[in-house]
Parts: sequence; C-alpha cells; structure tokens
Amino acid sequence: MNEVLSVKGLGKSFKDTRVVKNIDFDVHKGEIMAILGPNGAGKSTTIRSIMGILLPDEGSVTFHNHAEEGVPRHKIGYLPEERGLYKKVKVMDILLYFAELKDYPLDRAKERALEYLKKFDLEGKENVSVDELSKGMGQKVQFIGSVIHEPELLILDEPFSGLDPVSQEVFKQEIKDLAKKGTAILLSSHQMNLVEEMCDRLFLIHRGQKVIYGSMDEVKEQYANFKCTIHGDNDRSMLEKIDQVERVEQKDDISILYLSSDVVISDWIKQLPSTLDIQELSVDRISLHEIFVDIATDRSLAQEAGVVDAK
Ligand SMILES: Nc1ncnc2c1ncn2[C@@H]1O[C@H](COP(=O)(O)OP(=O)(O)OP(=O)(O)O)[C@@H](O)[C@H]1O
Repeated sequence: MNEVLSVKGLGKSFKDTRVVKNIDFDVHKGEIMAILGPNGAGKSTTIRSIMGILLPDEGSVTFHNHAEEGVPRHKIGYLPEERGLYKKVKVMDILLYFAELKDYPLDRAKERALEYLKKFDLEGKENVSVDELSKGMGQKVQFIGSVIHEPELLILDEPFSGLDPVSQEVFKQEIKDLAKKGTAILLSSHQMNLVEEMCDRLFLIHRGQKVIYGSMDEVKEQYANFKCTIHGDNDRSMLEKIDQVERVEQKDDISILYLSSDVVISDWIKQLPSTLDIQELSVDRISLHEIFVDIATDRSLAQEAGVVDAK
C-alpha cells in the first residue's frame, strides 16, 4: 500500500485529561479516508497533531514513512474547522499568498486560482475583497487556498459545513476528482450520507480511542445488518420472540426490528407470525448514520460485533 501519512500510537493530554489515546491509522495515495466521531471525540486534536499545531505527548506522524517525523509543509493542504481569511484582502491576493507560503510558483498558482474560481462559480471575483463574499463563497476561497499548491496530502476538517446542497455537490465532486488524481485525503465530517457516498475507508474515534478502522465495504458488511420496519399496532414482546430479531425499537405504531447478520431475508419474511398487524413493511440495511449513532450513544454494536480493523 502506498502510505502517504502514517499515524502511530498518537496520544495527547490537556492538563490531566487524556483526550486522545493510542491512535494508529494510515492514509494512502489516492484514497479518501474519513475520520469520524461524536463531538469532543478527539478528531481535531488528532488533526492538529498531524499538522504540527499541537505537540503530541506520545506517538509519531510520518510522511511516506520517512525517518524524520512530520509532514513537509509544502506537501500538505489543510482546510481547518475554524474558517477565517484576512477580510480586507482581494481574493486573488490571498490565494497567491497561500501559494507563496508553500513555495509554489506564482504564475502557475494564478492559473490554477482562475480555473478553480470558475469551477466554483466565482468567476470574476478575483479582485473582490474577502469581506464582500458570502460565508459559503469565503469557504470556497479557503478550500482553493488549501489545494492551490497541489498538495500530496489534503486534510479537510468539516469541509461541507455551511454550504448549500449545490455547493456541497461541487465540493464532493472536486474532492473525489483530487483523490482520483492521486491526492491522499483525510476528511472529517459529521455528514454521514456524504461520508458513506465518497469515502474509501474510515476511522471512527470515540472518547479519544479507536472504535472502527476499516474500508467502507468491511464496515458495512460487519455492521450494516438488515432492519425491518413495520407500521402497525404490535406488541413488543411478540416482536422480540421472532426468530433472528436482535433488538426492537418502537415509537407510536412503528416498530423497527434489528436482525442478526446471518438472516436470509426471503426465508425470514415467510416465517413472520400471521397475527402481526402489518400496514406497511420495509426491509433495509442500516446506514452509516445509524452505525455512528449506535456507537456514540453507547449501544455498543461495535463491541458486540468485534472491532473492525483493516490494518
Ligand atoms: N486546547 C485545549 N485545552 C483543553 N482541552 C481541550 C483543548 N482542545 C480540545 N480539548 C478537549 O479535548 C477533547 C477532544 O476535542 P476535539 O476538539 O479534538 O474533539 P472533536 O472530535 O474534534 O470534536 P468536534 O466534533 O466537536 O469538533 C474535548 O474534550 C475537548 O474539550
């Protein structure tokens, strides 16, 4: 595997509290790797440690497994969670400033900036000052600033927050295109639908520790069991007795039956009791969103199933 970034045994404490413990993961060339977790799980602390903004207490961060630690600044692009650009500066000037910080040739940077402004529906805004841009426009400019120098490794912390659905699609496509061209991308996002659509692998962190690390396919295979949703007036205890039902959730007249991983749906449906009240019935796989909520609320599906580790 072509590892661009390797994080090994990362640990960080603030005062007496250990907020990140024993974090290990890699990001490969040309992949989109998601770092996920509930608020306060330790994602930004991990990202800031990779960026060298925070000094970790333990562990190492290496680039292409070089002997020396850290990532060369001109090889890395970073869109931080906190947005902020100098307000009184023109869009092109700020983009060229980002390029200069990374020792990138300015004529090439100008060409790329104009291409990106056009792609992001900001054509003609190069001489507009940043404080005249809307929040979403400013975010697009900051994104361009993070990729202007063609980084090998791109770290995006909540890139979709505050964007309208059309702009989200544009960002999503651009991130996928960058990965296709070989950029290694580490993406932190709370938008599970987007993560599910675009990421190749994921690392899920909870209370500073790894809960899941694996490819999207492995995670789905291991956790995304079937669930059956029934609309009707049904007694919970009867539903719980049905073969291969692991858990039942009920709200009003809707019951959700979570099924065991080895269920054969066509057989399972045939053995449903004829006494069930079924106004509507659907069978789906659980989504990444539900897997996330299970873990974040300590329902511990992950512990029941065993942690996925694709290392
Ligand atoms: N500078 C700091 N000083 C003290 N504690 C901190 C500091 N930065 C983060 N923390 C604590 O570390 C823990 C992890 O925070 P972190 O920002 O890494 O979480 P996160 O997963 O990025 O959360 P979110 O999804 O809310 O952005 C939290 O309990 C937070 O309060």
